[in-house]
Amino acid sequence: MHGSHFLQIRDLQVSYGGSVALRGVSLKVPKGRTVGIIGPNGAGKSTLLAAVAGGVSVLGGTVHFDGRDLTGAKAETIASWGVSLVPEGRHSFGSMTVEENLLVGGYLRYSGTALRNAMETQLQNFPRLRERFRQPAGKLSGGEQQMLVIARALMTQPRLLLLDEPSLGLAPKIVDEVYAILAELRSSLGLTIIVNEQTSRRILQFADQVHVLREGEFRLSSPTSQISSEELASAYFGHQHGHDEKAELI
Ligand SMILES: Nc1ncnc2c1ncn2[C@@H]1O[C@H](COP(=O)(O)OP(=O)(O)OP(=O)(O)O)[C@@H](O)[C@H]1O
Repeated sequence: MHGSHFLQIRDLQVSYGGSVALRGVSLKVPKGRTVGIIGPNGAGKSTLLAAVAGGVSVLGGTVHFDGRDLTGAKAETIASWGVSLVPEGRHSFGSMTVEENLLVGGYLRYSGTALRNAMETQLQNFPRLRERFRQPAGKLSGGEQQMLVIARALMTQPRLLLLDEPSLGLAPKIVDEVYAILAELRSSLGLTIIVNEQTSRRILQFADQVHVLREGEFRLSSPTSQISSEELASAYFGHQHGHDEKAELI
């Protein structure tokens, strides 16, 4: 184990061809904590989560989780070690039903009754999915699809949940609902969470720690309780920002 940290990312570097997406990002996350990462479009947020989950290859640096070296491991292996990624864009299998989507999420880990029980747990967590159980995922509302991909990710009973912009394109009321469920699950399951968002409001309410990522580097790292909106905006924009820009961020 590296120190007492559940997740430890050291000097992580990723590039796509010649274009650098992460320029040496380090992060320590104790068990049960929630870390929020905010940053503009293209900052590298998705790349960071993908690098932890084994979805992109790493140019430099290391990722350790719960005593294991994840660096360079395959995505399926990392998933089997308790890490689950909910990618941006709510990619459910649109022509498959809610039931089938959940079964796909769990079948590598469970079969038979255990698989059904895991699904039942998710239907209790997300009652709206029970109402939609036999419908194709593609017919669900955006909020329901977001719930479905989170439920699917939870089918493997991860200990580390990586959420990529769960609020993207959803109405504020639905986002409230999604975050309320996440907050409940986090405490009942003792989940450790990293969540990306483009704006700060949800993160400041939901996370213990916030990191501002811009152009592949953390520009600010702080407990959410100690951060000022001015500091946040400066780190996020990296230049003099207008009142309107800041209002959108906060
Ligand atoms: N598959 C890819 N091939 C080439 N370049 C990529 C690829 N994925 C991301 N990039 C580039 O890497 C940088 C970081 O992208 P990334 O998607 O990680 O940012 P992000 O902060 O998640 O942005 P968004 O909010 O748009 O999701 C960007 O410059 C992006 O264009």
